[in-house]
Amino acid sequence: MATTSKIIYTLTDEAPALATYSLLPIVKAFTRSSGIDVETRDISLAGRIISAFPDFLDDSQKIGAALAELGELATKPEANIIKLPNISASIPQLKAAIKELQDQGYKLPNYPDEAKTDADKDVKSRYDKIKGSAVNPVLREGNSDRRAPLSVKNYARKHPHKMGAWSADSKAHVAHMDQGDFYGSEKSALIADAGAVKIELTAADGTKTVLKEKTAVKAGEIIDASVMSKQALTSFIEAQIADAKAKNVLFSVHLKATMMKVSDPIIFGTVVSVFYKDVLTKYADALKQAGFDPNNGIGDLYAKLKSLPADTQAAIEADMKALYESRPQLAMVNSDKGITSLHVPSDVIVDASMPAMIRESGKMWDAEGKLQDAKAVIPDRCYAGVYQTTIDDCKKNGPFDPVTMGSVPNVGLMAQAAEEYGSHDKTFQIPTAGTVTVTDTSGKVLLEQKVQEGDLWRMCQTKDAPVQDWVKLAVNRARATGVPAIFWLDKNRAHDAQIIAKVNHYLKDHDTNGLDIQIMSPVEATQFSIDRIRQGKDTISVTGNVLRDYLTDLFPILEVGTSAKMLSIVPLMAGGGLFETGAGGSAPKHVQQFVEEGFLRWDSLGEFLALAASLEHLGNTYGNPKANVLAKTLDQATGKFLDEDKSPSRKVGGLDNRGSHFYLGLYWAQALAAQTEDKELQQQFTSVARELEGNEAKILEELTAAQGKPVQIGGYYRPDTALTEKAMRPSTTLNATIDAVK
Ligand SMILES: NC(=O)C1=CN([C@@H]2O[C@H](COP(=O)(O)OP(=O)(O)OC[C@H]3O[C@@H](n4cnc5c(N)ncnc54)[C@H](OP(=O)(O)O)[C@@H]3O)[C@@H](O)[C@H]2O)C=CC1
Ligand SMILES: O=C(O)CCC(=O)C(=O)O
Ligand SMILES: [Mg+2]
Repeated sequence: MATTSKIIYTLTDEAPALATYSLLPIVKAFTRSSGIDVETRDISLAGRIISAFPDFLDDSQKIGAALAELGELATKPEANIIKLPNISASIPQLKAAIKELQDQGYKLPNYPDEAKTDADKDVKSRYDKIKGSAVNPVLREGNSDRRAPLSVKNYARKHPHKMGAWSADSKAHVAHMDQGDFYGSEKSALIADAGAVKIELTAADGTKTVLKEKTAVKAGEIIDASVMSKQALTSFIEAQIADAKAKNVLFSVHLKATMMKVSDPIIFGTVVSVFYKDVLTKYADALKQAGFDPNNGIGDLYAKLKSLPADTQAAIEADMKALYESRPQLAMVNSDKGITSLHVPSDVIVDASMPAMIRESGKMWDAEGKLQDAKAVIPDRCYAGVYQTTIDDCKKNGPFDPVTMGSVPNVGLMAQAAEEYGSHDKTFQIPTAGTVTVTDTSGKVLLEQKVQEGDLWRMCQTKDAPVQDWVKLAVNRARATGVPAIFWLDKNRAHDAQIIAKVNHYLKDHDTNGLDIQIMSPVEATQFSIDRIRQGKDTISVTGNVLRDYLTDLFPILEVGTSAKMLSIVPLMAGGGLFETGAGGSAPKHVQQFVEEGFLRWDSLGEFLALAASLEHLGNTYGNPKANVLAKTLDQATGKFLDEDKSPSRKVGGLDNRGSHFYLGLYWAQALAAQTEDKELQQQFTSVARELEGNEAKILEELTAAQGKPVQIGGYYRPDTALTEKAMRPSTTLNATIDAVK
């Protein structure tokens, strides 16, 4: 019997959480005899809400703080965590989740929009910790290594996904600001000695307001501050609305209101305020009374309308209709239901939305559900150029060809909440004009910025140890692949200039002989990588945190159709492993289809890849040879799964997520039966393979019979366990075999 070793499998939200009901029993069954414990921890949005309010709940409802526990574990060498994508909740989503839990009998407090009393402030601060990207920064105690495995590239070459055509006269384009944005205002400082800094606003009349009393800093870390001018942003949006109308293209805005949970909802709210200005000004008093907040999207207006007198409601609705006539057409999220891209801040998320637009020939959906050329507004200049360069290239050279194109894997800096990722508690909307300063404990001013009322000011931190680790990871990947590694850094940005100095310094710690390592601005690096992609060549992108996020959807979506098929590893700096599944999100649309049609199109390939990497890590760190056998055979099974094209299809009648898991189990059992390295496993799984092979037709019949009708799972954010298990495991024959594996 091998030593017991532990893998933590996270329970999250939406489609990946549903898929887990079907996949996890297979994973547990296959690993049990090898002394591997697969434990679960609930880090779903609902789970995190429940665990934050024990004082409001009955004892039977309380659950522990799993996220905090895993955050702690991630800093220890024994960590081996499989992390599925989770919801990064916008306020509308957070409120919906609270409502659902209240309806299920959890006596949770409402989210206080405005907290006046101490009790309200306490509740709001607990909820605000759960909001947005609250999970990933806690677990990501390492940098990121994301790539499309060769088997996945080969699959795309054999079964290329559809790519929209491009023509030189496409009107699609990206619009960004030319001044007054974060890019233009960035200032940076290198911290000499460990200590703390204070962030303070000095108003024009000399009054001082402390924005943040104390932020710990380490020696060698980079801090930077930048400002988004409200006035510059407002004029920019006005000009873009007029330009979209003049050019007759769809107006769309692409932000990351989830991950950038403080700055981007405010930028989104500014766009909503400008686009709907006439109505919002005319009815300002009524809407204020109703509690409408533009940062929550125009959907919030429709929700709040119900609380207003019937005649006001009707007047606002009529004026909204008239406003749409005078504005450019908006890109839609769901044209059938009339949901525009300005309805909810978390519906259009730049990392996934821009690649989708580029795949669709630079088009988005109009109100009639037709594809139209779109203006993509990405206000800040730091990364907008990446997309414009890609669009220009498509206009010139046509769409990319998944059959012949190369690959752009990513090595991303993200550990210890690097860069913009960790800026939330240091992002402020400025209450009065003045100067913001960042001073050290001796009173020395490190950074200083002039600000106006309503501006967004933000400070980022990038610690030195993660930068060193990131450079090392980049060199290792370049060495392992022989592929050029490009650091995407812009010497004209104050922050990037500091990083460039560190990169040049730390590269000297490594043998880079024979490696092609270069530093280019994001725009240059995009063009360089795209030129190579078109020649079938690979190029490693080595980037900061935001580009890590953007590029690991952009290139996978173009290359292999979805970022779900990415291998996504986070070698934790303390020696453990965090194995993320895919690079994309939690696919809310998939849940809707499952509930309506009993068909789940979620592809768990990312989970298969993460599990194999996790088992391999376990085998190597605990000297458990069985884990290595399981990893190797799982890789073989995944290869066969791709060869045999057993990924879920998109429509009822085809194989769905559950059927795809059956095939993974079958191929894994066959691979275990075929190997000779471990006789016990061979013997055990020979009979499992035989049973699954023999029952293939019957199992498929049972799985198919479960499709094509609505399914009850008793909740969206917190589905009922028994109902969901029943829905996700509908084949008694498959269940009997899996549950009998001891
Ligand atoms: N690591 C994490 O925890 C991440 C979490 N998120 C969160 O996920 C939610 C949704 O984000 P969104 O930007 O819409 O991104 P998603 O990646 O969930 O959705 C975009 C589209 O990608 C396709 N897709 C993604 N994953 C899969 C998969 N496994 N199998 C098949 N298709 C897939 C689907 O296309 P189609 O429907 O056309 O099949 C889907 O509609 C948000 O709450 C966001 O914050 C987002 C990114 C990462
Ligand atoms: O943490 C989040 O909100 C999203 C993360 C994400 O999109 C990514 O890591 O690719
Ligand atoms: Mg992403």
